[in-house]
Amino acid sequence: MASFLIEGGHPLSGTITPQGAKNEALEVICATLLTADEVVIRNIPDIRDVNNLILLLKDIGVKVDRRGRNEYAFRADDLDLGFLGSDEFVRKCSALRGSVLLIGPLLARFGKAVIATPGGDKIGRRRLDTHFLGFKALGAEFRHIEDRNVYEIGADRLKGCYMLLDEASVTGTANIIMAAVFARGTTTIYNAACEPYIQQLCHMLNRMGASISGIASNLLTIVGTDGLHGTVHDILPDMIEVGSFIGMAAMAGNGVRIKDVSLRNLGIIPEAFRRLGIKMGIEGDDIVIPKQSHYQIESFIDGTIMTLADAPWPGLTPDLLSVLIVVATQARGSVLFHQKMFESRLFFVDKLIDMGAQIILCDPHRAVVVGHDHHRRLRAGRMASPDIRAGIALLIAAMSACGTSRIDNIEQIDRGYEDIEVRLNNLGARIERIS
Ligand SMILES: CC(=O)N[C@H]1[C@@H](OP(=O)(O)OP(=O)(O)OC[C@H]2O[C@@H](n3ccc(=O)[nH]c3=O)[C@H](O)[C@@H]2O)O[C@H](CO)[C@@H](O)[C@@H]1O
Ligand SMILES: C=C(OP(=O)(O)O)C(=O)O
Repeated sequence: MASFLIEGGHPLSGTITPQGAKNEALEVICATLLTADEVVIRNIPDIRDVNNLILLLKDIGVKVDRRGRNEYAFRADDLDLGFLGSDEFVRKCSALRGSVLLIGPLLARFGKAVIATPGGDKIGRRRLDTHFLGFKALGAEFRHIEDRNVYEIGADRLKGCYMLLDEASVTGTANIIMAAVFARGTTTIYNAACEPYIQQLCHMLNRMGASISGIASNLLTIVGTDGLHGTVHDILPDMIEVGSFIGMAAMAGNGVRIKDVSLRNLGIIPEAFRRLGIKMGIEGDDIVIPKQSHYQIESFIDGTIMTLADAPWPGLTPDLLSVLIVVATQARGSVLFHQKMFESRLFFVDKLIDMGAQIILCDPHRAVVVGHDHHRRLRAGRMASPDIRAGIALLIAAMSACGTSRIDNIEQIDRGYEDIEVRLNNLGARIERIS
């Protein structure tokens, strides 16, 4: 288990460029299974979760050619589907959430897939009902194999239909879209998730010959086709990394430029930070965050304490609440955070409380932060990273704190942030990786 030692109090300044989006990468890499042609994907982040998924594709027989640090060519023309029956497959799936995204394309192209319990952040129950219901609606059948604790799923040829999803699940929607591209007839998905990750997947599939309309809305129409061909796809900047950098610059920055953020795909993320009082400038497609001596949390128009809550896109992504909480600890004013989607994502605030933050954890879903207005700095601490986003939030807290902190279990951070200590040290941070 590796750790970071962080000497707090060194202001960050300069320019940082976000990596490609993790969650989009997981989807579009799995979509390469839908054709025997070559698919080139650029701007793939060099992070643990994505690298593990690429290894999994190689195990299934996909030819993978790395053409640069962040560019790969994939060719799924001769697969070993027998690997899906191995214990090794089940073990590897349990290492990352993205493994669940193999099911849709395998089912669509080969008529069978195996569902092993996926990994990912331990942030509360993470059910797969939406995926199951979608595949079932398309005509797939499930068989539970008790001794291996997997489901085998099969279908001769999926059949398009209308479906109303029980919730706007991100990976669920991606999976159903990938299954539906080869279904007979037309599939209509209502209450579809519409994050930029999903939009990008749909654009890529259309370039490969699919017919998907309604992109960016929660009503998607997919007209089935018999085959798809190769394409070249560019992954968007990671909006969660952009948000993390805004938080970092606000807490520990002395003038930071976040370059090429793809502003129009950030939705209300910048606004959420503005509501905490963070001032930022927009220059072209860059976000510039000046030093924030004081920042004032807004109230609602009727004067009541503001709530920041997560919601399906275009609402505020749950993946940034942890960072927003850290930023609020030094604001002027109070704010209630309501994490509606996940049950165990707020428990890390205990560590911020140990560092001197004023936070009341009301219940597993809600926390009130009373900002210090920079009258009191957080103090260094020793902590372990419970999940990827709590990990980056604690790293931000440690960079702004007085003294040297230690964060253990940084493999969690490595799941989603490329070379994070190198990039932050280039801005003036003092972070050392120890193993
Ligand atoms: C690999 C990947 O892409 N992971 C992302 C994906 O996970 P993932 O696709 O696994 O998450 P889902 O969208 O399925 O659901 C996330 C959680 O929110 C709940 N839920 C979802 C929709 C809804 O309308 N109401 C509701 O309460 C679900 O029950 C679940 O507990 O989306 C999550 C929600 O944005 C993000 O945190 C993850 O980073
Ligand atoms: C929850 C996350 O990831 P995953 O779904 O891969 O666990 C995340 O990226 O914040």
